[in-house]
Amino acid sequence: MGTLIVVEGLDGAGKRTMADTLTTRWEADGRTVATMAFPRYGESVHADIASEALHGEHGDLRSSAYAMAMLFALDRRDAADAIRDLLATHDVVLLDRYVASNAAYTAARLGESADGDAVEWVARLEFDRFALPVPDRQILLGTDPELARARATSRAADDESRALDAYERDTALQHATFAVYRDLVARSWRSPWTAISDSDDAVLHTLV
Ligand SMILES: Nc1ncnc2c1ncn2[C@@H]1O[C@H](COP(=O)(O)OP(=O)(O)O)[C@@H](O)[C@H]1O
Ligand SMILES: Cc1cn([C@H]2C[C@H](O)[C@@H](COP(=O)(O)OP(=O)(O)O)O2)c(=O)[nH]c1=O
Repeated sequence: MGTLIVVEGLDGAGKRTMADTLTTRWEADGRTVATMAFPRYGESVHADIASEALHGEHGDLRSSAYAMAMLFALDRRDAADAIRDLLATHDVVLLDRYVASNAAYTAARLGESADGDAVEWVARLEFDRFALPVPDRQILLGTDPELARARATSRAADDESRALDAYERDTALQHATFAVYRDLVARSWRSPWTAISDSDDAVLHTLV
């Protein structure tokens, strides 16, 4: 049975880059690594509708924090068997965003903290009702919100398919989400967490 590791952080924090770095290192150490990124755009109708809503489609769908979170959760529910299959056949399964993204962004949208109703609702829906595998470890990429925003903005300027969505444009939401993430780390929410900077080389070797 493989180890389920999740990379979390703000938009532009460097999650994809970190996932690539970790995969390269673990494979060089002889481990088999499978990766998956949420939302699964192009593979999940729920993920695609969420993205479209964040880019201005589907009327007032985006205005409901719970409706948006439900779409992201349904995307993961459809992937649960695939995650279990990957865990059966690989040493490490590395996820770029997972359930904690829904917990952090939804609580932040509603002005709640990590001990509020939204975080509890996400856990019950995704881990209990949808029976999604619980991570063995979650990593918070603690990139400062201003730096993450600058990176997301420059990426959007270079690549029109990465145009900033409603959450990425919302600086207050990014700061609030970062605060909830730090609270999730402090509470060891659903797993042990490691908070790292995006250049924390020493810690990277201790993760698996
Ligand atoms: N450690 C780093 N130092 C400088 N730039 C970085 C670093 N990590 C990522 N970036 C750049 O920041 C941008 C966002 O990184 P990415 O990994 O796509 O973030 P995320 O997946 O969290 O949205 C990309 O343009 C990437 O090249
Ligand atoms: C996976 C996930 C993402 N989100 C948010 C975080 C992001 O602001 C937004 C889109 O995800 P993101 O990973 O930023 O996708 P991309 O940069 O490729 O468009 O959705 C949630 O609120 N809940 C979730 O479960």
